[in-house]
Amino acid sequence: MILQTQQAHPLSFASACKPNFFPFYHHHHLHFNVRFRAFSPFSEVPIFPTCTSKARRRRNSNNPIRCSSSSASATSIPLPPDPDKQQQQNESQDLQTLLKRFWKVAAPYWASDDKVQARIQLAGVFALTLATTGISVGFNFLGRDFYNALANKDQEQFTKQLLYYLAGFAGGIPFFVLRDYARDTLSLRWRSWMTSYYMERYLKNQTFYRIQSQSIIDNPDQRIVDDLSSFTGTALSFSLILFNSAVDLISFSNILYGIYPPLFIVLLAYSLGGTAISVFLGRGLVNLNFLQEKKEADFRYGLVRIRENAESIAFYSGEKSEMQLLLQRFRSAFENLTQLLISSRNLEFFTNGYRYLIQILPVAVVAPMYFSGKIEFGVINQSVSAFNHILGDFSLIVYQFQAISAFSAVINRLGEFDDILDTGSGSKSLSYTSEEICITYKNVESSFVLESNGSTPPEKCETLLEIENLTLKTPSEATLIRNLSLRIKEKEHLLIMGPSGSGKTSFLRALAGLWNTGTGKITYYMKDKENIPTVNKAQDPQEEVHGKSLNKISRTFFLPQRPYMVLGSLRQQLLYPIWADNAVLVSENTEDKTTLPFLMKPPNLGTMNEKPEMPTTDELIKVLEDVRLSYILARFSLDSTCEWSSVLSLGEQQRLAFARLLLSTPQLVLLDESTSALDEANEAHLYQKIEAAGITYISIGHRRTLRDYHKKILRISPVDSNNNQLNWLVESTRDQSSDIPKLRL
Ligand SMILES: Nc1ncnc2c1ncn2[C@@H]1O[C@H](COP(=O)(O)OP(=O)(O)OP(=O)(O)O)[C@@H](O)[C@H]1O
Repeated sequence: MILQTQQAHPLSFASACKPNFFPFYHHHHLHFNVRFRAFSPFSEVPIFPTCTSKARRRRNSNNPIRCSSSSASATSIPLPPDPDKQQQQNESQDLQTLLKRFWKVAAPYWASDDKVQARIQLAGVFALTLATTGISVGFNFLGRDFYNALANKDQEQFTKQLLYYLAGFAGGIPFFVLRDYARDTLSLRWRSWMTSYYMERYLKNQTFYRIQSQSIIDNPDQRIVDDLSSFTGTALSFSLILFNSAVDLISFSNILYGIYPPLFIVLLAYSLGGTAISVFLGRGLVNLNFLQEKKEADFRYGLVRIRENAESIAFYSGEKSEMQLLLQRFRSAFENLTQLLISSRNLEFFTNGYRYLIQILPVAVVAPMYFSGKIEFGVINQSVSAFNHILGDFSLIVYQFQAISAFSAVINRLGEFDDILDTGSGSKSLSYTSEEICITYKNVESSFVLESNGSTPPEKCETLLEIENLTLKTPSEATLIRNLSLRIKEKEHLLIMGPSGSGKTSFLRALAGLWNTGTGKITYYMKDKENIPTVNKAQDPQEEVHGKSLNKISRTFFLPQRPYMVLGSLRQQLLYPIWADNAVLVSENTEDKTTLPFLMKPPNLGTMNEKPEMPTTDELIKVLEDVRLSYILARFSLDSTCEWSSVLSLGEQQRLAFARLLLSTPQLVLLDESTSALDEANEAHLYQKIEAAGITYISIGHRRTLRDYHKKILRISPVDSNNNQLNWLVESTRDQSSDIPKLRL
């Protein structure tokens, strides 16, 4: 529409209105982008070419399902608001907060390791922008002479001007193209850095787990993928707009003032009035854009869940209810989009009118001078062009209002995420209360001797784990275990039993440092100094390291009931997680890595100082034989890639998890019903294998046969809130003459 206007008007050759800069502008209706991108490259404002046409908002999100507000209310950290409530809060969110958030998100890159390169490139982009503005001014004068020659019917002069124009195109185009290219590469560089920076903080200290399990914010993946991309592209384009507008204003003000000073007054009144009206008409767009982001991500996540749980849904024949749920999510996105379109339409009524009027307004003002012979015909074109330039500079808000509102939503989403990541990676983790379970890692020599108790003679043994006065609570502060004290020595395998919901898995979560709600102390005695994580390593060589998360100690493993199957080859499954990065190198072309030149170094997330040597292919095959899984090699090679959680049965996946375990031989392993899908013979075989490998294990399980492979049983019963009695009991499996539990269960 605008394009037609621009082209239809003979005077508007070098005076296109401001096109849209924002790469994500109206992701929900791309035609807007196309429309704005149709301008001549000689419109003075850079157009963002790469991101605009991309179908944005491909959400492959891992959307936490928002659950009870009760858990959220029990927390002491300032949780970010629910996005639905955000709507009201955004109303009151002032510009200052937005600018602060923008600065907090944008600043780190420009002070990072890459700052020198980045700043040089930014200077280059600004220089090219300056050059393109100069070229636009040149075209403004060329346009005047061109139309003068035409009006005077001076053919010789006309041909000359035509040639000038052609030469101007040939010389000018490279500047416009290079400016866009330089800006886009800088934006890509910035995005690469930001993506690594956010991913590092997201994965550090198990922040991803806390965000997910506590439903802290929606769709973190969307924020990392889409919002960061929008942010870098738009922030860069917008700073260029501002810069460009300032230069433009200076260059064209002279021209316009030289032609007719009253035009200035008209221009000022027009642009100020226009800005005020568009702010009024578009005031709801920020919130609508914010919600649109969330709703589309929710819808996409619904589809992802169907893919992930295809078999279960098919078994249940749950298509109908899935359809309902999906439609519900889509409807929600659709309704919001409808609102968004209505608001946009209202704004467009105004902005389009505003743009149309520009075509005739300056002509109307200067025409009397032309009629009285004071100015030539070409000057009319020149004044229209200069008027448009300056008005464009003054009317940034009018032209970009929808884009600015969408950008504000992105800033809010990223600012919110950034705050959460700061809390998660800071000294205080995303914990709920001031009370926390304390985990300590101690380094001991192999000959370390602990006295079992004061009265008996010292017993020569190696303690692996000591639990003192542990009171474990759920995040919503319900007590699960009261005042537990327990010591686990090497090879003193422990079986945890208790009714469903009594807190068995939660106890393992506490041991793994994933949950720290409650009180008490957990101490790990690490045999090998090298296995203490570098991140938390104490300066004091004496030994003690305080930390929160067990998986930093790679010598301790956790095997859930449904093993985690990584995306990748069979080899990668086996080498996960210790040699996961080596496995990628083995099975992928390393040259691929160079296609991300700006990516910062992979962050140190606290792996072991030194990895054990990577197992050979023969060792991998041997370990598959050990877990009785070698027959799958007839179907798959070690390097075949599949959706492993679909092609392997649960029992096979559990055996694969044991193969991982045997390869990395940790000191201690936590097994959460990790043989539940196996027959008793296979279960016995696997327990014998890990026992023979010298691994100490703590298992959760309901089967009676499990007692044969354990030395002690920890029985947990549900907490009785009416009394303060202990709800646990430790007994030896040898004492188990009958099945009658000694504890009231
Ligand atoms: N994120 C959470 N927030 C609040 N409560 C939770 C959370 N996760 C689990 N719970 C609650 O903690 C209790 C203990 O759960 P847990 O998974 O430890 O039980 P369990 O003994 O392992 O049960 P099962 O034998 O059925 O696996 C349950 O009542 C559960 O509802």
